[in-house]
Amino acid sequence: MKVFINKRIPETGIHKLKEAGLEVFIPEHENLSYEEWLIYCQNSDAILGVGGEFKYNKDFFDQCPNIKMIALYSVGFDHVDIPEASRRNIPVGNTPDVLSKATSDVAFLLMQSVARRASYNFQKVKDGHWGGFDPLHALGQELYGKTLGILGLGRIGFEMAKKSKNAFGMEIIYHNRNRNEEAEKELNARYVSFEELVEQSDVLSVHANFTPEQKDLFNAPVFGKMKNNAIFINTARGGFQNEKDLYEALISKKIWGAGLDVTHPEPMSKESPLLELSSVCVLPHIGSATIEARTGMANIAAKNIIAFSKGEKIPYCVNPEIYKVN
Ligand SMILES: NC(=O)c1ccc[n+]([C@@H]2O[C@H](COP(=O)([O-])OP(=O)(O)OC[C@H]3O[C@@H](n4cnc5c(N)ncnc54)[C@H](O)[C@@H]3O)[C@@H](O)[C@H]2O)c1
Ligand SMILES: O=C(O)[C@H](O)CO
Repeated sequence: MKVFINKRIPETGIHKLKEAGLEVFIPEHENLSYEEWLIYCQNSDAILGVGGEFKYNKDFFDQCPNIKMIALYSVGFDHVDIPEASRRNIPVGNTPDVLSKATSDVAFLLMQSVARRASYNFQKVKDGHWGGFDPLHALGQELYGKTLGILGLGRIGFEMAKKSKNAFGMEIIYHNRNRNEEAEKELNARYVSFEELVEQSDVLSVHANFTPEQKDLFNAPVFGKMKNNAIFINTARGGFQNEKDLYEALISKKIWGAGLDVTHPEPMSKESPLLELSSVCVLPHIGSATIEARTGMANIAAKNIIAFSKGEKIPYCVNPEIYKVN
């Protein structure tokens, strides 16, 4: 079986695939054009897909009839047309759990960075504008006892809620597709409607999986209902926020600040007006960027492919209902 990996991943994953007797292709240069990427895919049986820039949609599947399975190097699968893959009996694997701690760490980091205006203050030091002690300048806000609202209390949202409860005694409210009984019991988390989440959160952190109908869910009317001291955090997908509306909400002080690990598009343009605001902290999609998480992701992606090559059910499948074991 020929496996195409579009970007180098931790060696452990590549080693496992080779050890299992699979032929592995990794391009010499990694920033492939869409056309180059497609040619590799057309000549492969399976793809270990890194990054979300190219879409696995009907057009892709039509042009790559040899592809029999996709092992994503991510937990998010919003760049894959799952019903289309399912229709063709192509299993799609992802990498859950191993990155939940790392990604929630970044949400927690952003929450504190925005509350204490870390990126603004760091820039001041770098620019040589440290200045003297000023009792009224660059004041942040404390998070103790504040309300953290989580949109999407799944694996990563739960880790974020746990950390915030333990560190700052934050009250946890959440909105999710389903009730999360574990979080209600362990963290005293309270289920609320989306409107209540927006209106009651001091910090609103997005951890939901993105779907096209949720594009710009956070727009002017929604930012307008948030508290004036509210901090908006997004480590899920950039499509959730309308960045023009977010900018307006920040400059008109409808909300206090924003911390983003994900933007739309990615990479964010260095001309983005959001980058000029002292109330904003932007990171370049580094949620899972730890040695531990990335190694775990490589192992899971390899496991998915190896299981498939043996005709077994892949262990982390996002379309399990269609996948028939050979
Ligand atoms: N920044 C990063 O590097 C990074 C890293 C990992 C994951 N992510 C993103 O985080 C997302 C979450 O990962 P996870 O493992 O926690 O997924 P998960 O499936 O465990 O949790 C997501 C939860 O969101 C809920 N949900 C989705 N849309 C909703 C909505 N509109 N309202 C209420 N609830 C909604 C789902 O029911 C689910 O419980 C991924 O899909 C991915 O996009 C980003
Ligand atoms: O969905 C994911 O896993 C991230 O965005 C990449 O780590």
